[in-house]
Amino acid sequence: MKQKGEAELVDARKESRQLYWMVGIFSFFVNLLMLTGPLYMLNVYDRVLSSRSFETLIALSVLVAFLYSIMGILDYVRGRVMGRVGARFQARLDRRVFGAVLRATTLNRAPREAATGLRDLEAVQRLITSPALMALFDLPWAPLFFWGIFIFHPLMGLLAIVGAVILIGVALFNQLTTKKPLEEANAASFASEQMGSQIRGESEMVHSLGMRGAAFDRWQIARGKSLDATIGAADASGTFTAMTKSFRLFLQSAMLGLGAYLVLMNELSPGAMIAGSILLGRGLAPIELLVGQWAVFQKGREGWRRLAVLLGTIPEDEQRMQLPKPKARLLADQVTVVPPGEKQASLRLISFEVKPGQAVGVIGTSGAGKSTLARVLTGVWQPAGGKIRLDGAALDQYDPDVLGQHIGYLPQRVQLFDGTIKENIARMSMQPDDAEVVKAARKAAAHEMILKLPDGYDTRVSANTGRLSGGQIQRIGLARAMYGDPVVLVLDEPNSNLDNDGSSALNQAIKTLKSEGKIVFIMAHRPAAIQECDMLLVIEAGARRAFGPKDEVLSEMVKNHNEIKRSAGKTGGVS
Ligand SMILES: Nc1ncnc2c1ncn2[C@@H]1O[C@H](COP(=O)(O)OP(=O)(O)OP(=O)(O)O)[C@@H](O)[C@H]1O
Repeated sequence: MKQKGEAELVDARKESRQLYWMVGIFSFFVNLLMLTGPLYMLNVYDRVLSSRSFETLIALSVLVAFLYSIMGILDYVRGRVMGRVGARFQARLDRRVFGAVLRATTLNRAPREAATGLRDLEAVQRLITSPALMALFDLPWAPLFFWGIFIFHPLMGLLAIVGAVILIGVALFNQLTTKKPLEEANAASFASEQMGSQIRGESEMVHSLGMRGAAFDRWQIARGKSLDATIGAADASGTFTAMTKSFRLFLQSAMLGLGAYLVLMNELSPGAMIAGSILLGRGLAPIELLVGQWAVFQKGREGWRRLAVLLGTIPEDEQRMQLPKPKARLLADQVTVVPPGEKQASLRLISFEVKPGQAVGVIGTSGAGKSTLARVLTGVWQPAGGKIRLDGAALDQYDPDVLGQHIGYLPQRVQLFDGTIKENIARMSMQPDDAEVVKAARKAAAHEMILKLPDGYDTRVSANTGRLSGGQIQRIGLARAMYGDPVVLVLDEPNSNLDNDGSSALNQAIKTLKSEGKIVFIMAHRPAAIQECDMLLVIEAGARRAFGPKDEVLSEMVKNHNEIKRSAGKTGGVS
């Protein structure tokens, strides 16, 4: 699984292969030009000072200024290129990861990694653009600097190698000891952010139920945990950063000391003494940078691993064949549904057939499985067993976006998106069809109501707070369900927020849909909602109790009810 996901990530990375090569070549020249400083020192000490030649000093200084500016330009360009490589990687995978995160919410066995998918992608993007990755490009050139030191004197070379080995050892130890605290800090900060956004989203309820104190307390505990974990991780990696830095400075001084000793022993020139110390600094810089940037590195690596699991577990949507617009014929065949993350089925072996122009009322007590049926009829949840067929084809044979056009859905809790009413009815399409929007609103008996709003169809609404009443939201939700002329409509408690006018408008809408040969499902508690239904499906504890023409089913239920009452009376049961 993970390998498949990893292969997808590697493919995305490969798209920028040429740019990586370019940065590699630039890095070679940048590192070569880094020799400018030590060579300048060498010449100033050993030539200029001994010959007291101003001309040489000026010529050398001009040359150095030129070389440094070239180095600066190359360094700047490679930074910009990596910025774009990171952005390209993210842009290439954004849609895919978002799709997988969304799919995961409807799957029974979704991976834990789905919760942080987009955050993980950002962490990888940040790593690609960070100085830490640039340090990796510089690392292969470190031997060049060490080789330079060896040329000056083998003893100095040995000191440089020993120092580098110790620093690499510290870096590895850093990785081992900070991995867990950094992971914990990331998880804790994610949890506290999630809690904060949930409280913000439900701010009205938090205010009205006097939950502010309790919500703040809980949030603060989560925040405190996150802070503790972050401080722990920062302490751990900070210790290594400080250790590496002071050790590197000490090494540079030790190199100077050794150089001075060799000068005194007449085995080295003063210029080589200074140049050796600078070369050492250059050679060790990438290792020091890697240790300092370890948190970014760790987050990026962890993000990569988690993304590989997510993408490996949730494969890309297959291209499905374009089926013609289906006729309104719907068949449920032995359908069993297990909600996401649950073990127990909430619908078991449900079968029924609905013909064009029929409206089906679905009734049952709370928790019987009505909303579950709505979700499986719209393809939101996949059946764990059995099939739902629309015009002969199982729902999973349709592309999910295309299926959404054929089956309109009004969920129990209508959620609008930030945007205008027109955009919401047009299901946030980038090219809303005005005529279709009005048509859908008229069918949902929402047109007049929308026109009365300050900006009509262009009135802005928002996801969390808004100027619309519950009934208005429900009617806009109904219009959204009807947008694009779907052949099946699934309405989950459509009149829960409607007044009498709204209810009769809804019944009128159902009548029109039936006359157009559409199928309508109405999950309902209130009798007014099933007034226009011809068929009735009764669900009890997830099983089909009855299905048939409404009047027959109702009279059967009344008969059963009376019998139960009678037998209870005979046995002296509770009346
Ligand atoms: N998202 C979910 N995750 C886990 N279990 C769920 C989920 N949605 C529903 N269930 C479970 O499925 C069963 C049926 O719930 P469902 O919402 O379908 O009932 P309902 O008939 O629509 O009830 P109500 O009339 O109260 O809306 C319940 O036991 C519920 O716990």
